[in-house]
Formats: sequence, C-alpha cells, structure tokens
Amino acid sequence: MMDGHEVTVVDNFFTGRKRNVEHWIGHENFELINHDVVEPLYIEVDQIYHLASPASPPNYMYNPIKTLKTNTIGTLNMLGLAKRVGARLLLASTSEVYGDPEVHPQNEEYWGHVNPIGPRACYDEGKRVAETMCYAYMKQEGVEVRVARIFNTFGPRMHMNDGRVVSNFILQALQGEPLTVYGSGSQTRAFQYVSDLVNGLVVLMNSNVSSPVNLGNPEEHTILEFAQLIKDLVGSGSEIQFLSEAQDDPQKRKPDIKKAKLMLGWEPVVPLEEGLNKAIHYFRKELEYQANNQYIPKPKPARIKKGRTRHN
Ligand SMILES: O=c1ccn([C@@H]2O[C@H](COP(=O)(O)OP(=O)(O)O[C@H]3OC[C@@H](O)[C@H](O)[C@H]3O)[C@@H](O)[C@H]2O)c(=O)[nH]1
Repeated sequence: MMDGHEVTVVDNFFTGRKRNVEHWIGHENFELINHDVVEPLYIEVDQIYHLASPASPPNYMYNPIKTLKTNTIGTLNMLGLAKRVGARLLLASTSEVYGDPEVHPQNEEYWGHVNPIGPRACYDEGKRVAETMCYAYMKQEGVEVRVARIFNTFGPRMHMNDGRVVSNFILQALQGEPLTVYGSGSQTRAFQYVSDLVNGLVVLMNSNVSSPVNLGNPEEHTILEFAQLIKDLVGSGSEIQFLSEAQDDPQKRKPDIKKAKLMLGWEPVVPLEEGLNKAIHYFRKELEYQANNQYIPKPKPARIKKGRTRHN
C-alpha cells in the first residue's frame, strides 16, 4: 500500500483478527473482505498472495477437514481466480512439505519424508498438493505461479493462543508459568522474524523464479536452548517443564537458503534476539491490554417466580 498498490485483504478470521489490520481501515488503498477461500471469490486483481490456512499445529489439527479444504479447494479457487483475471499467484507453502527430514539442512531439491495419514497430514499433505495444483495450472493453463516454502516464523500480532513454540514460551515466561517443552527438547528449529519473511515474499512475487524457494533464517537451535534464551531475554524465573513428545514432530529443521540468496538476492537481516525482543514487547503489551479490557460478566440475581414451589 505504501508503494501505491491497492490491497484487498480476504480473511475468514479463523486464526486472524480484525485488530491486526484495523489501523489500515479508512486508508484509500485498503479493503477488507470477510470471506472464506473455500468459497469462490470474484474480484479483479494483478497478484494474489495465497496465505490462507491455519499454520500452527494445534490450530490446523483442530479441524483437519477444514484445513484440507482450505489448502485444496481454497487453492483451486485462488488458481481459478488467477486464471480468470490473468493474475500471478504466490502460494505460501511450508517447510512441513519436507516432513521429518532425512536431509539436513533442507534444500528445495529434497522430496521430503511425510506421514500421509498422521496428525500433521492435513497440513503437510495439504500444502504438498497445493504445490502440485500450482504447477498443474502453470503447465496446463499458463498461470504464473510462485511458491514460497516458509520455515518457522514469528513476530508481533501472533495470536495469544497461537500454540506455536515462540508465543507459548514468551507468554509462559512473562506470566511466570513453566515453559512447556514437548519431548526432550533436543529437536531443532530455525526461526525467522516476520519482516524478513514479508520482504522475501514480495521479492519472490516480483521475481521470475517460478520453482519453489525456501524462505527462512538458517540459525538453528534446539528447543531447550530456545526455552533458555527466551527465559533470559524476558528475565523470567519460570521453570522448564518437560511434557510428552508431539506425534510425528520433525526432529530437526533448518533451511538451506542458497537459492533465495542467489536468485532473489534475499536473506534474513533481523538477528534472532532483536526479533524476540520485539515479540516479547508485543506480548507484554497484549497482556496489559487484556488485563485492562477483560469483560467480566456480573452474576445475575436469581429470578424467583411468585406463587410456585420449586421441586428439585
Ligand atoms: O509449547 C510448545 C510448543 C512447541 N514445542 C516444540 O517446538 C517445536 C516447534 O513447534 P511449533 O509448533 O512452533 O512449530 P512446528 O515447527 O512444529 O510447525 C511449524 O512448522 C513450520 C510452519 O509451516 C508452521 O508454522 C508450523 O507448522 C516442536 O518441536 C514442538 O514440539 C514445544 O516444545 N513446546
């Protein structure tokens, strides 16, 4: 919008919130539509960032059929829209297409190691078939597609109940509650800050690279190291609590971003601690906001009907 583009945001608010975009309402280049991409959409656009789908494991597992519909029917609808109006479509794919990887770090050539009937399948298989659909539309219909394989990302405006590790650990540390580590904490992840991702998506959309590109920050940590780091940054006295391991949890993950560097001239620039401090600041403010704006219903006085005796 700052570059002068007109932007239409389409959201069904399953995991998104109006508060995340309300500061743009009234801007002449901004429009917000409450719509679910599982239903067809008829608008005129030049570019489509197809970002729909819950991305947090507890959210996408909450309603696996809906997650599948969003990633399959939703993607078909967006590709159909792209075909009708001649728009370019960028699919937000995921590092989860690599499953529990046997190749480390993961480059775009790797086909992945995914359990097709496991609890994560609605999301990782959903995104895999979404990629397949993009290339079918490209080959058969000439639709221009871009595919970003997004690795773990965090930042302000994540939902308090998102359930992914960064928001969980920060909120737990801020509230003095135990930091919940699933399994031994030896599994690894690499986290990128949201502004790096957004820059990567825009560069990819406007590039001529139609094959999949990893977007992520390759700085890898174990989840236990990560818990300790967040505790230290918050200055929290919280304990670390070990809970049972999540089923099919990928044991290691780290992006190989050579392709993005070479073909897009993109790489993450926000250091992990700087990004975490921004997220911590955001969640601290959110907790204050919640404490000041909580609606506490007053108990209603019991209504006593005259002239009748109650028998229990
Ligand atoms: O409270 C928690 C939450 C999570 N974890 C662990 O932390 C690691 C990261 O878990 P998250 O839920 O944040 O994210 P995952 O890496 O499992 O999945 C993510 O992958 C990349 C994206 O496509 C998606 O955002 C999401 O599916 C996992 O090993 C998980 O078991 C905890 O130890 N404690």
